[in-house]
Amino acid sequence: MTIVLEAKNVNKSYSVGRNNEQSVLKNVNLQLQAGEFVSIMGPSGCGKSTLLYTISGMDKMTSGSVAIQGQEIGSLSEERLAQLRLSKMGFIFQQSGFLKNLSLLDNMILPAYMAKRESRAVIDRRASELMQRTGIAGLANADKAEVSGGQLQRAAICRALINQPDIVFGDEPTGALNSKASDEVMAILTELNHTGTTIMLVTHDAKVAAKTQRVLFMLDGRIVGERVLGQLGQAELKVREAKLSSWLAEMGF
Ligand SMILES: Nc1ncnc2c1ncn2[C@@H]1O[C@H](COP(=O)(O)OP(=O)(O)OP(=O)(O)O)[C@@H](O)[C@H]1O
Repeated sequence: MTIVLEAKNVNKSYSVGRNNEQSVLKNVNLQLQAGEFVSIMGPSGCGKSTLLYTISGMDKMTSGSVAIQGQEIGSLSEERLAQLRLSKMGFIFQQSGFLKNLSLLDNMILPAYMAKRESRAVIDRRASELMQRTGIAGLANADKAEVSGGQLQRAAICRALINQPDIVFGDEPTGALNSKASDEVMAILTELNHTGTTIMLVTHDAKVAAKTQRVLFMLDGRIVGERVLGQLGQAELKVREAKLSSWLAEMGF
């Protein structure tokens, strides 16, 4: 097994007021193996999003270390870290964050422009393949206000994949979707994982987490439990969900 991400003793505090610090992540340790599909659950405010942003280098940790494919992110300049994020990682958020005056296509290829590695033709071809794969071919020129939440989230997946990342992070990627659209987005992410992409997502939804291979449970800035579910076979989804829900109840969720 290859470790793609290793976090050691990660702490994160925010300044509150003039002299106060709020400790949000407390000595978090975790490893992500290549090809894993992991979810993070836990009560609101326990630090799930902060963990995701800190270990992906979007936000700075207060202390500790994070290595992505063996590279310590704390030792990188802002510019090299930005390049690492652009080339190795994709991000999907609860709200797409797409810009209003750009088409879906222009929004989804922005990270490829920023990475400055490929020609427009190559980028457009990949965008077109991704739109096919996620079932939104034909929406390239649409505005975000003209499409459904599920379609917009598929476009957000295309944006996350435009630079062919090794790791995809999702912060409640299905949080704003109805159950059908949520299932469809999870089917796309599961298929993506089957092609080798490592995925880590934050979710409140046991049905979503039941489709991942390993669930981490956070409480008050710490990972306090882990449930390994293994590979997903459709027939056992209900059983996985029931087992996960009873474990979560034991954990006090
Ligand atoms: N930029 C910030 N400045 C100060 N405090 C912050 C900041 N971001 C998050 N926090 C605080 O850190 C704690 C953890 O927030 P975080 O968003 O990581 O929790 P979460 O588990 O993802 O919550 P939710 O499930 O509600 O999204 C909260 O108390 C929050 O108020």
